[in-house]
Amino acid sequence: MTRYDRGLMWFRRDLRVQDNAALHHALKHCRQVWCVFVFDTEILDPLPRADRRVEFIHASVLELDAELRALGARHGRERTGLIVRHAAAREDIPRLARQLHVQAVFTNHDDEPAALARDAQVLGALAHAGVMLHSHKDHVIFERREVLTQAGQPFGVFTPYKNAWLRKIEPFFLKAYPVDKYSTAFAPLPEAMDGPMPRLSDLDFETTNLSKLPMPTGASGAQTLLADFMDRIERYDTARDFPAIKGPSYLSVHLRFGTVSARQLASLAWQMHLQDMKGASTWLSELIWRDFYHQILANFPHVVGNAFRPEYDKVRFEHGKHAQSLFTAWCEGRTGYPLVDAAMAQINQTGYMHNRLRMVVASFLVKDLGIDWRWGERYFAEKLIDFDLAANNGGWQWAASTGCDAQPWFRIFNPVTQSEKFDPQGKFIRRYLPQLAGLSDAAIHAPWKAPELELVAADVRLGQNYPNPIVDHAIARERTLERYAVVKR
Ligand SMILES: Cc1cc2nc3c(=O)[nH]c(=O)nc-3n(C[C@H](O)[C@H](O)[C@H](O)COP(=O)(O)OP(=O)(O)OC[C@H]3O[C@@H](n4cnc5c(N)ncnc54)[C@H](O)[C@@H]3O)c2cc1C
Repeated sequence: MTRYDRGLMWFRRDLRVQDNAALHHALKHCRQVWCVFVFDTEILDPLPRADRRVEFIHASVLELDAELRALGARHGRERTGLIVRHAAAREDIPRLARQLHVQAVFTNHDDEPAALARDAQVLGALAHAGVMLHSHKDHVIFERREVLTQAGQPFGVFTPYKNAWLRKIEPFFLKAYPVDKYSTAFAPLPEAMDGPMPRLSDLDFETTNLSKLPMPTGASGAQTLLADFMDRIERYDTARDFPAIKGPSYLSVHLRFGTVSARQLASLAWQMHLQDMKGASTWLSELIWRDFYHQILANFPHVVGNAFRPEYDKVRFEHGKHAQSLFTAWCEGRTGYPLVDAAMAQINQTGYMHNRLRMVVASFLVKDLGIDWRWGERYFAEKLIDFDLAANNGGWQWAASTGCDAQPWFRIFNPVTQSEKFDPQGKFIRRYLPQLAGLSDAAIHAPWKAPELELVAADVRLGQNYPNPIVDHAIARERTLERYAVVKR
């Protein structure tokens, strides 16, 4: 790569200093480097004013700034740090590049369609000013067309993709990008840009309950969660499906915003996988799912808004007022199926939902209520703190059987059996639905089947302090089989 006198590092979904591909390249190839993060008004303006993600990003950007200052100071550089802007990035990055007289802007790939469109505009504006844009792979281990079938096509099914991924992986792809040793290239902030970071209220956002949740922010938060998970990873394969226990890593939000390096995680998991640690192998598989869905989005962008397999767009979902009221009951956790309602309470109260429950509630919405998977996808996109277009779309299409999966569409989750199997003592249900706490372990999964005496003793009044089921699963199942039968014709 050419060497430049002045460069600009543009942080987006990579809010960390260590092992950051673009930052490494910027520092290595420029004599002086400034760093910027833009609170992008085009992304932020449509959001509700209280949004846990914005608060998470805000706290993480604050930590990033402190880390950049500390790193500069350790290398004898004064007033290094982050330039923080609140503007439309599309216009602001070329403007800032001109103000700083840089010859190149460095950033990491973002393959979401809106981000690609923004980056194409930035590239054009920078080129017009004679400034280069260098973009790097950072967010995943393998991206775009890096893992292909023998016929040279992108994979559409997970297991062969995973096998090819495992055949291709080697230490080279997991090596960290060093940053410290190039840190003398950090440039001092221009005085006019060295002010305090905007507060959340300056961005017109309110605080949420984020600080009360066990979801530490920033790169330090990610390392805290990782250290905790490393003590449990051995048991991941057996613990991961039970929402009442601490089974998974809870690192998804950090992967989403890049406060942790995907390479660091995959490298740890891969080394343990090579030593035959079952928990680590299962966890590595999950990280490979993440790469898989990212390459699906990159290679098949029609999945945004459409079924991955177009024949499934023939399926007609419920519509009109009744559909709306079923959907609202699902969103608000009022379906009468305790595991579904407890899961919806979890997402509404915390912005997180356990993976098993994401599958259960998604299947319930589509296959029990007959609602279009895109409605559920949109709701998750609003609520999930780890919302990621590729993983969310992939998860919803998997649950709706419209996606890239070998699962036949007639396999329909039974919400009561799922509850009995994965929350056998009803611990998770009791945590989120205290009004059902008095029911026995046997009755809590389907209160409408409980003996009247037990309901009275537990003070559960169906239709009053807890709803009756809004659908009969057996009838709904038959309707779904009919609904999906159009695909066969
Ligand atoms: C309907 C539905 C919607 C989903 N929406 C999202 C989303 O918006 N954002 C998101 O990150 N994940 C999503 N997932 C995948 C998964 O549920 C979450 O990644 C996981 O629950 C996050 O918890 P964790 O970090 O403790 O996961 P762990 O079990 O510790 O897994 C480690 C990491 O692997 C990745 N991962 C795990 N499972 C999957 C998967 N099935 N697909 C892709 N990546 C995976 C995540 O980055 C996760 O952090 C969705 C799944 C479904 C069924």
